[in-house]
Amino acid sequence: MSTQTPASTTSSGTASSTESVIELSGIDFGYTSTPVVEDISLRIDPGEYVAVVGPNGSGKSTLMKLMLGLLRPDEGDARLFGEPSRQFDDGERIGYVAQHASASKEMPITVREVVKMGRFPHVGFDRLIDDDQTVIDAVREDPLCTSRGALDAVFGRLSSEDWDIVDRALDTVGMTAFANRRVTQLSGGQRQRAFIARALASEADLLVLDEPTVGVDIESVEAFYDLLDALNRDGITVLLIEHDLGAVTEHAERVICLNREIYFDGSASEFVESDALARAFGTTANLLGGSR
Ligand SMILES: Nc1ncnc2c1ncn2[C@@H]1O[C@H](COP(=O)(O)OP(=O)(O)OP(=O)(O)O)[C@@H](O)[C@H]1O
Repeated sequence: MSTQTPASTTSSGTASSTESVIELSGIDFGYTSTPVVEDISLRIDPGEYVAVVGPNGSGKSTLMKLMLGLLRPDEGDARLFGEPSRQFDDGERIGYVAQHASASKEMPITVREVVKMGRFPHVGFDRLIDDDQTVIDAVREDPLCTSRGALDAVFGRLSSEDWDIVDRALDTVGMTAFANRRVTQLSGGQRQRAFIARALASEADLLVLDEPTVGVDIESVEAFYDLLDALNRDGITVLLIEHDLGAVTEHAERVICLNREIYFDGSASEFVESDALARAFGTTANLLGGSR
């Protein structure tokens, strides 16, 4: 099983002395005694645009959770921005956009409110202390701010600078016109843009997206990838799990092909030329129709 890029180099093959965004060394993990990922070593540097591909059940989401410190490896070391991933607590540096991004169905929350949530880590408890007992009580009772009262309490603490950042994030993703619309009334593509805007408002350095365009119509998918390309050009590191291999090879610079082990780690163009696809997916995969 050969990988194309050694763990200590970037996709372009040059050694890097910058702080890595993600670094995995010798990672093994299984939910049971059966290994789900094995002997994974890789490094992702600031500004990279990396896609993780692989068949269903190949361990992509598990690998992402290990990278983000949501799972503890059985063996090996996982680091986020140079710190052990399990101890990393600088959450605003990471923007996460899940598959089928959704907001609480019970809550009539608007796009602007979703984006404002990106400012929560920046509001910080120090801005609440000794000031307004109602706010402190609301957040203490409902730390995740799922109730209207808690949300309003925290929103009330945002500064005009926070508001400007929210407006800029909405503008960047082209959602200003939808700012006051409830997220439950958006198309899949619009909803994903709202969640990207939330990540931008939190001033994330790393954007992690887990199959973000599932269920999104074709034109919106194109526009969505154009947005990701633009954000990456602006310096945001993009880590994408994607089943649409055509989109991956068109947009990502680096492809990591996984099926329990890493079958390929290198540039998108080398991936297209390699036999990794057939080895990892079997013969049914092709770059035009996606993997499923
Ligand atoms: N919480 C869990 N407990 C036990 N097994 C799990 C759990 N989550 C995933 N698995 C198993 O681990 C393996 C890898 O799953 P994972 O979700 O990481 O794959 P994936 O490549 O993201 O799949 P897909 O493309 O279908 O989303 C699968 O066999 C899956 O059934």
